[in-house]
Amino acid sequence: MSKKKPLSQGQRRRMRANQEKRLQRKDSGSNASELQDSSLGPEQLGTVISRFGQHADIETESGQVVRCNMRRNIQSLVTGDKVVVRLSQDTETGIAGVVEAVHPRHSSLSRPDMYDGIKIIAANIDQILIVSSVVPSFTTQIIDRYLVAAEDTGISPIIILNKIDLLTDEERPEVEAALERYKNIGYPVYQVSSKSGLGVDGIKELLNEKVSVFVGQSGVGKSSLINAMMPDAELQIGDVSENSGLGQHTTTTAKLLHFASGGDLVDSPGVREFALWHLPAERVGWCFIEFRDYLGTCKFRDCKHKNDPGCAITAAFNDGKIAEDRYNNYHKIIASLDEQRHARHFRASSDD
Ligand SMILES: Nc1nc2c(ncn2[C@@H]2O[C@H](COP(=O)(O)OP(=O)(O)OP(=O)(O)O)[C@@H](O)[C@H]2O)c(=O)[nH]1
Ligand SMILES: [Zn+2]
Repeated sequence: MSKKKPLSQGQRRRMRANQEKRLQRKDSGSNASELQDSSLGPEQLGTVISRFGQHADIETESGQVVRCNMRRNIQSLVTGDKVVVRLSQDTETGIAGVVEAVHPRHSSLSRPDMYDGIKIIAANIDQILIVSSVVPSFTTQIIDRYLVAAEDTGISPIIILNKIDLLTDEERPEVEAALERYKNIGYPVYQVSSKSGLGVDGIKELLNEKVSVFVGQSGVGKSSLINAMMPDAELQIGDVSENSGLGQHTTTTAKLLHFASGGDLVDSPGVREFALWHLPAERVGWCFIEFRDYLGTCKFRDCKHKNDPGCAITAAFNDGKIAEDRYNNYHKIIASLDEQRHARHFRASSDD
């Protein structure tokens, strides 16, 4: 979190361009709440803790959190973004800094948006912790859906099975076998109980020096796990009230929080609802990581990887190189995405 990275040439160039634009804007009337440039301190590195409307809470490298305005040429700013910020001594407005520029993101988490198609909700996430549990029921189909969604972002997924205190001897062999299959294709797997505390230290270690998000179905124990490691998380997340000029309203913007034992958490209802929305079939296939060796080698370009002649994926499955469960889940995901597409198409046509 606190390692200072020097600005790259590109970042410096962008900052200079921004500054030039700012100078040109000088006479065109400035935002009333914008701070006077003369009262601003030197540029420094900051991290977006949360963003709401035209403001953002920025944490500086010294750990100070400052409410900032944004330069108008900043197109997109989300929780987790690394920024160039200048602080002010003038706190009369309650705004104590200006975000000058945004560093390029190494990853981003997005969700579909009614207006823009896709909305980015957080940036620079290092790992996605997919939480599943044995109660209400353990299902690999849901884990695979989250794995596909995670692979699509390029952010490393980690599988966590929670509530192992409730795992019965009867269920154990099947569950262990399923987890073993994930380990075999390269995914890290952890078993924990946020209730008994079993395995929680292992998760703490995993989070250290990383920016993580927890995703998973309702009731699997995301909150319980987070609380086991960050007892005041619920309090910290809260709702952010904002006075936008259109009246007071609350937003549940993603928020970046620090684990006492090291590492950061980005959390919000939107982040937790991270899911597989819609992807073309080819992309879903690529997101099944053990399929990658075979993709592109099927006889037909539009191969459905089912009973198609010359299908390399089905051949790999028949040879035992692709697990049956994964092969079946792939087809279930494709079928469900097709259904969603049809439903959307139907809704769109009936709106005409
Ligand atoms: N036995 C047992 N129960 C647990 C464990 N972890 C969580 N629970 C219980 O499971 C229920 C759901 O836990 P939550 O932490 O609210 O689950 P969540 O994933 O945050 O759910 P949403 O907020 O709906 O997304 C609660 O009643 C918890 O007490 C565990 O390790 N063992
Ligand atoms: Zn095929």
